[in-house]
Amino acid sequence: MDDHSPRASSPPTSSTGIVDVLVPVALDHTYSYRVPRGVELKAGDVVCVPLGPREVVGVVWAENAKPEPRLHNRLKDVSEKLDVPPLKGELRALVDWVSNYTLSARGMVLRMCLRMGEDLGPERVRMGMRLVGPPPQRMTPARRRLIELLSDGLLHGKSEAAKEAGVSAGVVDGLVDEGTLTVEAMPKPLVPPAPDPSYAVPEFSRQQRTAVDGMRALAANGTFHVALLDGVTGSGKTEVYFEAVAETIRRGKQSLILMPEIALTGQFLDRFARRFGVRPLEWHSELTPRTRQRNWAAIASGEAPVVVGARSALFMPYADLGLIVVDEEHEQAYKQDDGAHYHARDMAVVRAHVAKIPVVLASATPSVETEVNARKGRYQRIALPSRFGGQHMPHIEAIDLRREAPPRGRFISPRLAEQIRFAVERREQALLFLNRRGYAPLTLCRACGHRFACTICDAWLVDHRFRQRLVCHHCGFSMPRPHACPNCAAEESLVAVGPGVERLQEEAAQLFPDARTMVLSSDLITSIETMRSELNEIAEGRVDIIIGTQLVAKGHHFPRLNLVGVVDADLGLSNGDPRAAERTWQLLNQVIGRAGRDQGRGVGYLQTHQPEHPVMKALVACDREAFYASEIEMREKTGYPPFGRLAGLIVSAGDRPTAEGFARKLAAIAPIDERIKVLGPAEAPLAVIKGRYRFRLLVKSLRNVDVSEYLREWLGAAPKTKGNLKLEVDVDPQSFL
Ligand SMILES: Nc1ncnc2c1ncn2[C@@H]1O[C@H](COP(=O)(O)OP(=O)(O)OP(=O)(O)O)[C@@H](O)[C@H]1O
Ligand SMILES: [Zn+2]
Repeated sequence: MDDHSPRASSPPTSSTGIVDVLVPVALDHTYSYRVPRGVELKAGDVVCVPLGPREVVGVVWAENAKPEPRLHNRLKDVSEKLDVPPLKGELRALVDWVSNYTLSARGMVLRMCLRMGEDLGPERVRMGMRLVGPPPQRMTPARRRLIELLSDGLLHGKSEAAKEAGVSAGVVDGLVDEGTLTVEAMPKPLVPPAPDPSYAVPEFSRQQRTAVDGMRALAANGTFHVALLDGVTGSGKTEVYFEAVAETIRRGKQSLILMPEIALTGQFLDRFARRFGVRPLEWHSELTPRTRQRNWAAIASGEAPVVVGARSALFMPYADLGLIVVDEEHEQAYKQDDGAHYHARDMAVVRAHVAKIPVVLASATPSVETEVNARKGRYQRIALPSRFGGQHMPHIEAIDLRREAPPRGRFISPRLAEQIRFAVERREQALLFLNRRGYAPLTLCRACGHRFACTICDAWLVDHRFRQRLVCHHCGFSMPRPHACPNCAAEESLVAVGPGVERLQEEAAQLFPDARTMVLSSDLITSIETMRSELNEIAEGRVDIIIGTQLVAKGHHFPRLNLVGVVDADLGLSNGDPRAAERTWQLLNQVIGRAGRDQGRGVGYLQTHQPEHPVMKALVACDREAFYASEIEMREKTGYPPFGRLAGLIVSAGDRPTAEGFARKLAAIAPIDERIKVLGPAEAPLAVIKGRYRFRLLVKSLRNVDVSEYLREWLGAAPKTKGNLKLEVDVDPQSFL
């Protein structure tokens, strides 16, 4: 990873006055610029440079660059050095590393580090008003309302107070003219106080204390080290890794906590505040431009001791990063699949390595990759094998749908229905889990058999009753649900086939008319705020039956939830994904792990057609070892990760022959290497998305092969993609669709 580092070993000759600047566009190489007189630039400095007709923000990648002499006098000048801290060597090394490994353009990787937003200018001073003088000569109802609101003599935000009193700006101005009110600048919002590592240290159980010692030691050592915090659901992993964060704060360094789904972290932020006295700084894509700019600056200056963020937070320019925690490290959401294809968990380990700092991977269901690393001793395992507070792990039963089928057109089996009824009578909560958004995954005409499919994707349209539309989950296309069949014109002939969460809610409402139900599904979230308030309602016990997709499986703590019913446990097993068993095992463990966390015993019911499947058997027996042992053996035998390596190539084009032709050409010129197999091309399982035809190639190699290098050599010799032909490279793919 040192290939691109600044050429520090070159003799310290007098500055040539030229620097190489990496710009955030889809290019690997840097451009040379002249340094204007009076400006001093060194590697890492953030600069503005002309690029074609535009000015862009870039980063000095190397000083004393030696461009071709012929080009020398055609070079343009750096326009300006920005007044922000330079990008440290460790972050530049990470950019180089990620680009080299994933084959993403270096400029595009850099772009993720520069998301400070456009310059929004100096922050506007907010004005406030205060009651200072006698009442006005002439009193009106509007004036009275405003004076009453300000009668506490404090400074109120001008526009907020006017709005609250329901008065216009004219009313305010009038009262200022008469000397009743003054208008003054509001004080700037204070920098929030720093988290206090000793604010509220919990009492740890004996088991937790051992893990806490491990966490503190790793943070205190402060060198590169990977620990797997391997604790069952409800064991207190969060409380335990907070001690590593506390130790890092004490050492005056920054901590980054990565979360798979930042929208779901409301409970987490409150928990952090209970432990450290204040909320941490957030970094994710939903921040307003102003907050983004402010947070970027706070991260870069070191004013933010703790950052909680989505995967993109990994690319922030921390002033002094001392620890990374990857919560729920097994989550697929850490893989980014548009633009640069990278896995944030893996890149977190890379960043920790480059920065020489510790990293904690936390999970109740570690990925097979991480589990193998722990077994081989490459990662330290810090275990929490039982729940906190003496709570038992949930008891799990399979319901064999071949024998205990639900009534026709229904999806909840009689046994599960009965158990839900008992739970609701006991005033406990029940969760019905089904990983399918919408009302029904397919709509067909009873008269002619017509099925509603997307016009530009190879996918059925999903019925969404709340929105009254049929929707494509791949491109977002939607249409109103028609009254008559567009194919045979029959009326009232359309039937919904199969369940989605909305349909389950309908069934639950019929079965349990007095229970309060709530559906949680990503398509029903209008904002992070509404999501957080709905989750609070559940946590406070204002819902009896929760019906949800995987959104509810992740990390929540609902004290009154004791029963989880998995409506279709087989759903994830049949999709041809090499990780199908692992994903199913993780997801079902996580979702059932929401049960019985606080009081009483949790139970999970798995509705399945294949109770004899190894995953179902391991779940029912609570036999984690059996699952990992069989899965690891299978991967070893077949050479799948982590015992071999994979890379996907996805070729797509506006028509089928172009895509297929190019994919075949690629396969034909693949360099021969006996350690590597190139499979395909084959039509992708999702053969058409947004009108683009897709073909896939899969590269499968032995573990010690540098797949990135192989791909670079191969693709370097491939014809250029022209027109609407597109080639995507996905090293370590998570999705095979
Ligand atoms: N030492 C402790 N003192 C007080 N409360 C604790 C302690 N440890 C854990 N808890 C509480 O126990 C509950 C479960 O802990 P936590 O959510 O951290 O578990 P987890 O291991 O992260 O579970 P999951 O993997 O299911 O998310 C939380 O409400 C937490 O506040
Ligand atoms: Zn579509």
